[in-house]
Amino acid sequence: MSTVKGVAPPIEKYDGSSLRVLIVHARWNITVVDALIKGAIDTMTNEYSVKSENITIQSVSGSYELPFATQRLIAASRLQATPNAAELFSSTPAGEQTGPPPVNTQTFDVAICIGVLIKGSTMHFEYIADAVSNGIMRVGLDSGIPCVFGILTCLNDDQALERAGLGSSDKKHNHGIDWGHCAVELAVKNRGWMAGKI
Ligand SMILES: Nc1c(NC[C@H](O)[C@H](O)[C@H](O)CO)[nH]c(=O)[nH]c1=O
Ligand SMILES: CC(=O)[C@@H](O)COP(=O)(O)O
Repeated sequence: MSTVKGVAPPIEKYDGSSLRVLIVHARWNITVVDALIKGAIDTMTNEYSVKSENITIQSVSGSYELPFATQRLIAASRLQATPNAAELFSSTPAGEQTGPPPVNTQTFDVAICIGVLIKGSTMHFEYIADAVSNGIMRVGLDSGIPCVFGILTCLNDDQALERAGLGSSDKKHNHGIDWGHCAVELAVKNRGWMAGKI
C-alpha cells in the first residue's frame, strides 16, 4: 500500500534566479550530510534557477553548533551588505537584534541548516536534537530570515542512509531535495511578505 506521508508539490513555479542562499552544515556523519547538501543544491539550481555563485556554504563541527554559526553568519552578511550597518542598529551589537533588519541589510534570503544526528548509547542525541531544533527556529524568528530545519534525527545508520537517498530499500528518499524546495518557496514568499504583499 502506498503511504500518505510526504509533502505536496509546490503550487507555483518559483523563480530562484536572484535568491541568495546560505547553507550551514555539520561535519558529523559527513557521508550522509554530503548527500543531503547535494540534494538541496541540485534541486535549487536545476528546478528554480538558483545560481551556484549565490549559494554560500559554511561548515561547523557538529549539529549543536549550527544555530550559533547561522546566527553569526547572518549578522556578518548584514555588516558586509551595508558598510554602516552597525550604526543602523546603534545600541544593539550586530547579531543580537531581533526582528527584520531596518533597511536593505540582508544578504541571505534563506538559510538551510543541515546535520545528521544518530542515536548512540546515552542521552546525548536527545539533548542535541532538542537544542538544535529550538535553536534553528529561534535564529529564523529573531533574524527574520527563514531557516530551514535540515536535520535528520535517526535511531540508527540505516535510517540516516535511507533519508539521504543512500539506502538499499525502494523507499529511500533524499530529504535534501525537500529542503531545497522548501527554501526557495519560503525565500520567495518572504520577499513578498517583507514588501507587504499577501
Ligand atoms: N553525536 C552527534 C553530534 N555530536 C556533536 C555535537 O553536535 C557537538 O559538536 C559537540 O557536542 C560540541 O559542541 N553532532 C552531530 O551533528 N551528529 C551526531 O550524531
Ligand atoms: C558526549 C559524546 O559525544 C558521547 O559520549 C555520546 O555518546 P552516545 O553517542 O553513545 O550517546
